[in-house]
Amino acid sequence: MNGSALPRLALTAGEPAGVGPELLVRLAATSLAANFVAITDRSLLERAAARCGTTITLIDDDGADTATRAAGSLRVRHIPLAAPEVPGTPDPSNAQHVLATLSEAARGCAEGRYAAVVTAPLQKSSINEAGIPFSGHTEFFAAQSHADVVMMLASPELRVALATTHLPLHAVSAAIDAFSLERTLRIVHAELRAKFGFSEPRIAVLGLNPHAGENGHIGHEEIDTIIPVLEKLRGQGMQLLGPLPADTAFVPAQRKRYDAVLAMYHDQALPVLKSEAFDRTVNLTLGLPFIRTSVDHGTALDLAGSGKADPSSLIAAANLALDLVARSRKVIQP
Ligand SMILES: NC(=O)C1=CN([C@@H]2O[C@H](COP(=O)(O)OP(=O)(O)OC[C@H]3O[C@@H](n4cnc5c(N)ncnc54)[C@H](O)[C@@H]3O)[C@@H](O)[C@H]2O)C=CC1
Ligand SMILES: NCC(=O)COP(=O)(O)O
Repeated sequence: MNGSALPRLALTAGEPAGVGPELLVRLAATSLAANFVAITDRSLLERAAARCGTTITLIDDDGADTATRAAGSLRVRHIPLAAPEVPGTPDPSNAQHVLATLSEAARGCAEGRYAAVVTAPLQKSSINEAGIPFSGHTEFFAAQSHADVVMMLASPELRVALATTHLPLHAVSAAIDAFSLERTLRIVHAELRAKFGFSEPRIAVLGLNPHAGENGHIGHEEIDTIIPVLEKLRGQGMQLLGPLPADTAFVPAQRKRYDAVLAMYHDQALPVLKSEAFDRTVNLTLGLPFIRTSVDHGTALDLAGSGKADPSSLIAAANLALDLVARSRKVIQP
């Protein structure tokens, strides 16, 4: 790629019956300086544009670089749907199509055909109903890349990483062992440096139990697992706070003390981010060999087909991907 070429960002549309295809059209309508390549069904995008009342120029992707992109134009790597979408009603027969778009995105990033991938939301249950074990993009890309990864959601004001992702609550405690917690903290620490520019990142680690276990009176995971890992890594120079009680970790006085939070499970901290910055929060996967960002929301089946879904989180995800691509290119320049 020459220096004036726009970064080629792969976009996946996610669930065909959700808001993803419409959000891709809205993203393409911006003047963001990226060579967007939508990996999806071409006719799905045409119908999504009609639902949004927008005109879009679709160009079959030939893999070429370009120095400019007109607002409203979008390259397409066509992967056909198995069945036409019915907005609001996911069809499990399209599950293989959705997974094929993710595979192409990961493969294309690995081969250098895309600089990053930005994903729109998919319906996990529809993939499961097709008989395919699947719990999320995060786990799928990790498996495809043979990488240890960490899910992070980030707004301009708050970054939250998760020690566990899509697990039933009853399985969370057993999933947090010393080995996995140390590995997670090392990934978060390294990626806060590499992706966010914190030379000495300060990470607040939440307890698992109410009041971070209240000295062992409300649970033992803090004493048995979390505190020993924090002590070990502090001994190696990491700046780690906690374990903090999750209910008070996000009050203003505490927020001045850290650059990111490590929560023990999905719903322990994501409601904080989603309630204060639903339109500005981006989901990203730390630890992958390529850059992957995503929306913070789901398929919004209640809005699908209306053309009214807010594209802000997808636009924020594309902007973050572009920032990370620029940062990675600076690092590898001689
Ligand atoms: N990255 C991904 O692929 C994600 C996928 N999901 C999937 O989405 C499905 C539905 O999840 P829900 O919990 O219902 O959350 P949701 O985010 O789809 O919807 C929650 C509420 O937020 C609204 N909303 C969501 N996105 C919006 C947007 N762009 N503009 C305006 N309003 C918006 C919806 O209309 C609804 O009222 C789940 O079954 C899950 O599989 C959920 C989160 C992330
Ligand atoms: N709440 C975030 C979420 O469920 C997204 O998961 P993933 O599909 O990005 O792994």
